[in-house]
Amino acid sequence: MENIADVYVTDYIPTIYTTPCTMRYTQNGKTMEKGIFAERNGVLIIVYNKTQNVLSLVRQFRPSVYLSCIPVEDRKGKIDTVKYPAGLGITLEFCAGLEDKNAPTEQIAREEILEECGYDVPLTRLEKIGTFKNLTETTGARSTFFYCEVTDEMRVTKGGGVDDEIIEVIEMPVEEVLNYARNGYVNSPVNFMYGLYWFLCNKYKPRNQQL
Ligand SMILES: Nc1ncnc2c1ncn2[C@@H]1O[C@H](COP(=O)(O)OP(=O)(O)O[C@H]2O[C@H](CO)[C@@H](O)[C@H](O)[C@H]2O)[C@@H](O)[C@H]1O
Repeated sequence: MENIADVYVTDYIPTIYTTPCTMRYTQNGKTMEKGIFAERNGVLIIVYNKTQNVLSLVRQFRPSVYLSCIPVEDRKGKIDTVKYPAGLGITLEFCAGLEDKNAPTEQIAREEILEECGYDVPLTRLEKIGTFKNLTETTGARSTFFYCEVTDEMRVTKGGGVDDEIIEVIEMPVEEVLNYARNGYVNSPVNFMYGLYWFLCNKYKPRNQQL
């Protein structure tokens, strides 16, 4: 995963995943102009293996996180991957995916758990937490959060994603996740912190009562 090479940043090339545009409007008679980077909606699942007392997390290289670590003056031409190693862009996240098919969010969540974490779970195991907005200024897309408790018996593959995805599954003891999250600098999205604290407040029963 750390083997990143030949990195270049180009002008935006349209994809099916992101749509940049500008919205112009008047509010209280004042003309406004705002840049929007429309994204697809998605799902996020907090996967807790109660047999092992671990959270099933995914580690992956995120280009946008990597780019944010590189000063603008160093973004021209080939990026110096010695000066800016891949680790800067490797995040720890909950299992998540885009709503890329016309199916109920529960079904999409179930498939993401199987593809990324390797657990085959019945739909009845999925507990819907709620639907929230991602970044409100730039994307406005929504994420639907689920909680899913799994056991060792439900594991059918190693996980790690499908097609060209490079994803590492990390099954981390809850106390370790909490220590990671308590660092001042956490290479995880805000939705990770929300999911973790939702889990601690609503589901987790510490075995030694010492969180
Ligand atoms: N901008 C992009 N450009 C090119 N290819 C792209 C792309 N975004 C996704 N893809 C590709 O689409 C495929 C499927 O992605 P996934 O559904 O697994 O979503 P991902 O885990 O990236 O999280 C996604 O969905 C979750 C849940 O909404 C969000 O939290 C997270 O930010 C979001 O990336 C992958 O092969 C991925 O590389």
